[in-house]
Amino acid sequence: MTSIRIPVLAAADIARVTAAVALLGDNDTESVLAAAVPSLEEDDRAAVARHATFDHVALLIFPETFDGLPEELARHGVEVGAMTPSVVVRERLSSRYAVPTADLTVGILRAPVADRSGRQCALEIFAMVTPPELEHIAEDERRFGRENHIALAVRQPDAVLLRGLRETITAAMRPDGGGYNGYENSTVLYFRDRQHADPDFRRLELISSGRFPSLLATHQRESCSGTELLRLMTGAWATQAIAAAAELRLPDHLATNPDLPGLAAATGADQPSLARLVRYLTALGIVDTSGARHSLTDLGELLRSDTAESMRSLALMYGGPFYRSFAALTEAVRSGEESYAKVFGSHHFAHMAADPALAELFHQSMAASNAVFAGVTRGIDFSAARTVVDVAGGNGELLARILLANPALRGVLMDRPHALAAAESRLAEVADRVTLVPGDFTESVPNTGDVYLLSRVLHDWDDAQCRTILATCARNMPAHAELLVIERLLPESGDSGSLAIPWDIHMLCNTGGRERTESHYRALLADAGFELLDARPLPLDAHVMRARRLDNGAVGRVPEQRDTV
Ligand SMILES: C[S@@+](CC[C@H](N)C(=O)[O-])C[C@H]1O[C@@H](n2cnc3c(N)ncnc32)[C@H](O)[C@@H]1O
Repeated sequence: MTSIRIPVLAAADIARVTAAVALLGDNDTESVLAAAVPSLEEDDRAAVARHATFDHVALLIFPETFDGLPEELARHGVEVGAMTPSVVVRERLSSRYAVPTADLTVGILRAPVADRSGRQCALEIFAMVTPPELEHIAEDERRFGRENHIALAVRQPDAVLLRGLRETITAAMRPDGGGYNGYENSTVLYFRDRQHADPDFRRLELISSGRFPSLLATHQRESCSGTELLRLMTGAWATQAIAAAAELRLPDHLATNPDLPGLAAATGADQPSLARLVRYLTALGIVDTSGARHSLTDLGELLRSDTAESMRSLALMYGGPFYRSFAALTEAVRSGEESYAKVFGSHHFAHMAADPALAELFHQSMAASNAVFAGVTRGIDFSAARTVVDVAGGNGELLARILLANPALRGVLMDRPHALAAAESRLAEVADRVTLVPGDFTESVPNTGDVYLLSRVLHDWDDAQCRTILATCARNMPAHAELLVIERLLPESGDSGSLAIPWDIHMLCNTGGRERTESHYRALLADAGFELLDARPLPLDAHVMRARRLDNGAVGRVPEQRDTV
């Protein structure tokens, strides 16, 4: 008597298994990386390939029972080994469909399949026993293929290597969960690129033998988009915690008051509340806490008021006036006009001119980015120049540094009258070589320089105002003189890490100006009759752009420059 065989697998799943076998045979490590993370630099892809190898293609199928499943797969040319229980996929399905893990039976089967180079890889089949009441899971998962992935196995995993691989891949794909499978003693990290055009390469798995709990915890945390968004949405809390620490002079007092009672007395703060602030500052990496003792980290040191590199004034500006103008960002985006004027009643510079204490804080805060200036004095050779004119030079920090580094050089600092008052003390050391000139750069600039500086000025203004400032410079500069423009440059494309991107929004809110790309500056300079010669990198993502007048026939006295700063 012949029995009728009832297939354990739906035709749809058999077709998916066959497609997965074909995908395996069409690929190897290089092609998987090229397809899954095409945006990674070639060097980074090669580095990943040195440590991880194409291991398997995985899919989730939905048999009614495990009985007869290996035989059924064998009939379609897929010879699987023994089944091990799934931990990670089972838990993911449980939380995705709100079904208790106890009600889910998920196993892992592996079948050897050669990749396109003939190297043995595996087809990894997650099988979930699917009674009729769980059929909705099968339908949904077949449709969206959420558990499909392509996997790389890390050859000799250790925590440091794994951290590096994870960092590299997250530059191109988002973390997408993972877990530890105690049955197999393996850790898996998933990555996802939801927008990837090819569904076969939307998910990548990094599988390592061994257990890496802290790395896995980080990966899991970052996998939760909600957590990531919360962190971003509350960024202003960090701004305020740092500003509060600066206002309370907590970084100054910590040096002599490492414990809370002493610190509360010195800062005049409520001790339990201060304890909470200190805990947050510790989490932010500003304070180091060991038992009952607190000290400053390297970051925290920068918030002291008594150091040459102090950034305290910046903390007060970002947590004070700039914080208030940023609160009206929506309005600035709607109107295209800076919110600072709306919040404070007048433009940034007019407001500063009417409030000497605020102007002083602002000029101190500009000087807090001194690392940029150190790059200018280190990288630019002023030896062929006799006079440097710093147009809108603020409190004179840059000019002072240039004159101290070049004892034969003379300087002219030109700015609005209220700014010159603040500059006098900073320039005291070089007073015999400096002339302070009050003025308005839309009307005139001194005409006696060999080198002109426009440092962090153009980004305060819109294109029309920049053309006016540059035209005033071009009109007044001697033909041989060189113009140095110091600004952050927006990336011409991509590179979301550039500081110029957030600072562009800062300029939108606070001055009505903007950050620009190098080609944008090149065009503005050309409109005013300048040729951009080059742009050299400075610290803190800034650049110094060298320009000369287009009508300059003899460049004889333009100072030569050292190589990159
Ligand atoms: C962002 S600060 C830059 C200061 C300095 N160059 C630096 O890099 O630290 C801009 C400067 O432009 C000056 N400024 C604004 N309007 C001006 C004008 N019409 N003429 C001359 N200077 C002006 C301000 O007083 C301020 O010192």
